[in-house]
Amino acid sequence: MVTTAPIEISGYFAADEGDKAAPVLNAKPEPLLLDPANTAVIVVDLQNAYASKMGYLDKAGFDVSTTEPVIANTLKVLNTARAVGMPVVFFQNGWDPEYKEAGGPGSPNWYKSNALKTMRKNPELMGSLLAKGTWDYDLVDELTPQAGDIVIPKTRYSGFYNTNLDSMLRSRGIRNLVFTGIATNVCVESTLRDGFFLEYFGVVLADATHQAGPPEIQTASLYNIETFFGWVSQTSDFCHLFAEQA
Ligand SMILES: C/C(=C/NC(N)=O)C(=O)O
Repeated sequence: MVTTAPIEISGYFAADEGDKAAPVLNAKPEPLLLDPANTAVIVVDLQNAYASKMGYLDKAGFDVSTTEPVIANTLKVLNTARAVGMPVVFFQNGWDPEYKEAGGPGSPNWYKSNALKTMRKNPELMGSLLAKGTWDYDLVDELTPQAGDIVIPKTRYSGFYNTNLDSMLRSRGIRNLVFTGIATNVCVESTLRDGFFLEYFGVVLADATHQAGPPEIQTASLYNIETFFGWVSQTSDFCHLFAEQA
């Protein structure tokens, strides 16, 4: 038997369209209740490496010419989130300057990381891509974290792997994760997927993310998320939802 009543599941319920007081985000494949009290914004790897010309992705041959709106839209999302008291988490992806944290030939990361591959092909770049303390590793200037924001370093694609993200979120009662950042199909999707397995409700703001690869990869990743792992929405939907409270 199919029930139409809202299903309440510890901090989240599928929104009842009649409930006008609830902050319900316009999202695909269905609207999502986003209570600021149990929602966090996760900014994935908006570092020069991923978002700037002459950063790692650019040097490795990925197109970064259309990443600017990701930064502008993330800024809007952060202004809204901070105004309503939602925690903001910034991830920074990379390794120590000697790349010990990247793993050597015993790690699949050594073979699959395009940063490590690019540096092996161009030894003069060694120490400059995704190394802590470099411009490449730094967050883009526009997104300097503010007091109260949480900054978490990570060494693999998923923000849940070998980090304190889960305890940071659970100790704050967070159940819903709103994602922005780069790359949709790599670290955003990996983190959202791991969050799904840990019972977090993940929503990606599509126009505040960008893929690594051709444009159809963005479409494919958003399809995957919307269909199997979470929800997809837009920056304006998120910001308008909280405009009155912000
Ligand atoms: C390709 C890539 C993506 N990272 C990310 N932040 O999504 C990488 O780190 O090599």
